[in-house]
Amino acid sequence: MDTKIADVRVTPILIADPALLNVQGVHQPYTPRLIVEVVTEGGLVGVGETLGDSTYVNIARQLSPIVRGRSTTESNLLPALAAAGADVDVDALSSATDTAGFRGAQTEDKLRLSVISAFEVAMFDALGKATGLPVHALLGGKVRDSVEYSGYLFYKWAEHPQAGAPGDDWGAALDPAGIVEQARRFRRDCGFTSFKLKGGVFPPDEEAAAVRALAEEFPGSPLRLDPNGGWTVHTSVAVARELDGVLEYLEDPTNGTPGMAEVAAATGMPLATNMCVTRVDEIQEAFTRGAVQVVLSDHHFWGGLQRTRELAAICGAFGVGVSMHSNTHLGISLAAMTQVAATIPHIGYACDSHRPWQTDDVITAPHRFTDGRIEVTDVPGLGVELDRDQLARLHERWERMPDMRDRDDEKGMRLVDPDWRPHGSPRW
Ligand SMILES: O=C([O-])C(=O)C[C@H](O)[C@@H](O)C(=O)[O-]
Ligand SMILES: [Mg+2]
Repeated sequence: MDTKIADVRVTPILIADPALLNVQGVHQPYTPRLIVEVVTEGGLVGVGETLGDSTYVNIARQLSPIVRGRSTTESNLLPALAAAGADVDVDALSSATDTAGFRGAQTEDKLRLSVISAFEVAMFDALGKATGLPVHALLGGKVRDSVEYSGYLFYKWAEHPQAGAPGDDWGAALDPAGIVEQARRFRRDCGFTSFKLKGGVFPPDEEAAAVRALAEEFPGSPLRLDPNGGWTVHTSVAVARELDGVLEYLEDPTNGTPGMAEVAAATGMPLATNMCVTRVDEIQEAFTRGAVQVVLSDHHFWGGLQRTRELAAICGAFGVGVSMHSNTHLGISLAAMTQVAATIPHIGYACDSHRPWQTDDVITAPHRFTDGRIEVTDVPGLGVELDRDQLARLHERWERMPDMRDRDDEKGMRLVDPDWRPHGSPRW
């Protein structure tokens, strides 16, 4: 079988992103992503995608020669190969919350796992092509034919503050009416029936009013609110009580397991997280203290599709729900998310995806959401084909714009508000 890896290509790119607001600031006009290709001796190409800030690119460039010569059947070796051969620039590590993904403090391990995830997905894609099997079959087979996603609502500016930044046709959304309008368009264009609002931008009572407006407009639709740890325990408890029966779950209202445990104990509101369960060694405390009821897995963070399944199994054993986190991504990652989600029986919530906000892609046939769902393909591998012209175009943009190569949501905000500072502690 054609499984030996003859070549590995890593291509950093910049993709356009609207002026979406979050607790840290505003998305840059362009977000870095990294595309990994593994090429077998017989010329099969497997693709993977992950975060593309410089630290990830540096690790991927070190890992590539180590993976060359190995087999696409050996993805379980990736963590050991990366630990032995791919150094992390420790000066680049920040103890602050990771800007590009809100997953607690950055660590060497987390950075390596994010790079490994793209190699693992690319290896599964190539292995699927070699065996004639879809990736879901390599993971044990699908238990559903389509995966449901939620409409990911953001407060946003009509345009970026940087001169010459690309525009979009969404307009501004800065109040409940704007958020409802955004959700209407998502419902019309993609058929989403669940909605998540990215909060932590305006005072909590304004964000609660937006959630209430959504509930009125879309009765019975599951709704979530995620201020990325921007609130105190006191505020979190107050909002949880106010939105009791309105929200399906409240996501990371406050930062850290002890605070989340307090909020959970004081309210009946289910709490979800992608911020306080970010590593295997954080699971036990969070689960035994009852701090979280839903974990948002993310194959980019946890080290790939196998580890996503392992995380889901642990959640299942503790009776904790599972769904999926997302930040800015393209179609390769959407295909990978869909393939793995299709294999996890107890994903009981619509998964997050930023994909509808992106106008760029590197695959020849970008996905379309129908009834809020993506079909699980049965063709060999991930079921996507790389568009080399688009890859070259987006890489050329990366070459041209060194100041966009590391995502920094605070930087954009400071163009508008020079006093804007990182929020190490809760804003409200
Ligand atoms: O669920 C989350 O916390 C996220 O989606 C984090 C993302 O990075 C999002 O907040 C963003 O990109 O602004
Ligand atoms: Mg979140």
